[in-house]
Amino acid sequence: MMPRAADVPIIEVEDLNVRFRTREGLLHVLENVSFSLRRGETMGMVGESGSGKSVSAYALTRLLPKTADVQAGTMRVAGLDYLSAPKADIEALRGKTISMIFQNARAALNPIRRIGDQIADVLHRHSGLTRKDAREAAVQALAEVKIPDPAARYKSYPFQLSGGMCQRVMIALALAARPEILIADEPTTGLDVTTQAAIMDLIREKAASERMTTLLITHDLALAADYCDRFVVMHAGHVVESGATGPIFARPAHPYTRRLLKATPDGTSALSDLEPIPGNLPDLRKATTLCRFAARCPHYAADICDVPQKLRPAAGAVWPAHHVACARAADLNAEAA
Ligand SMILES: Nc1ncnc2c1ncn2[C@@H]1O[C@H](COP(=O)(O)OP(=O)(O)OP(=O)(O)O)[C@@H](O)[C@H]1O
Repeated sequence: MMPRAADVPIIEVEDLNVRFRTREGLLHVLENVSFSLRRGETMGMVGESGSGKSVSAYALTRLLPKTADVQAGTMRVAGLDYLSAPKADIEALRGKTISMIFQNARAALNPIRRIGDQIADVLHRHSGLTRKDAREAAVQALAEVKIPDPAARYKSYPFQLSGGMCQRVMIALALAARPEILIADEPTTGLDVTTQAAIMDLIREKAASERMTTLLITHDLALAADYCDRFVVMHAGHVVESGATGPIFARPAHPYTRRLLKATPDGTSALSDLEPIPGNLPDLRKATTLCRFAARCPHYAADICDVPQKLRPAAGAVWPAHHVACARAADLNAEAA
């Protein structure tokens, strides 16, 4: 039976490997990373700093530097096969089909063009609005991201705005192209809580009204829980767990996810309730299919753990798509039951 169009993933990544050539040698930054998103879905990608979230996003937008060596079993975005498509076709997806909100907003904006004109350019190009209508729509777009006095702010240059304001302008810019896919890399970092909620609600509204697919990259599990249907947990370039948000929060299967949850404030927790994750990310110079969390894991057992780790259905999973890459997950699940 042919799959229904709604079931065909708009992003399909299997066994993505990214290595960087550096003076210290090869860094194996992503190893056999697999994930997929269906149209209209919002998926979170969470993990500590350095776990490979941004590199995954850059691989999807083909924005990795020349020092990156990218290999994949499958990499298909919006119907385009990255492994065989001409580079120009992949680059043409950017801005139109895929938009990205970067962590460093100020650097991503054109420093010598008024912010309103930057948004109007995108609207004129992608929505076919006349120049005059595009200018009006740009003011509206600035209002949507809660820029005060948007008509006056239209004329500002990036250097005249605070970091938080630049962040909001970039969000307006990313949404103006009405992309099919939005990759939001820490989109609300540096924003106050109220603006953060307004921005996330705006992204959610666009996702719902335009069936925009959203990949939300964040350190913030609480944010991912509020806005994502599913998420993948990354640790040191490996996907260690993936599944629907509710089941993962209710029954995290990987020791790393458990630690991450314990390190996440939930609104009622005091600072002293939070447990930092011991140890650091491992040295990425060594390629491995073994568990990269082993040295930090309180449940490590050499005879069981020192085997190649693959994502498998989580034991006792209430949701079939809940997967975990941990040889001890079944024992831990039994202990917890
Ligand atoms: N151009 C590069 N050359 C060498 N190493 C790189 C390069 N870009 C990223 N890395 C390394 O890749 C690893 C993953 O980085 P990445 O930025 O994807 O992490 P992240 O999970 O997004 O972290 P953060 O949340 O801090 O942005 C890190 O060890 C980083 O130092």
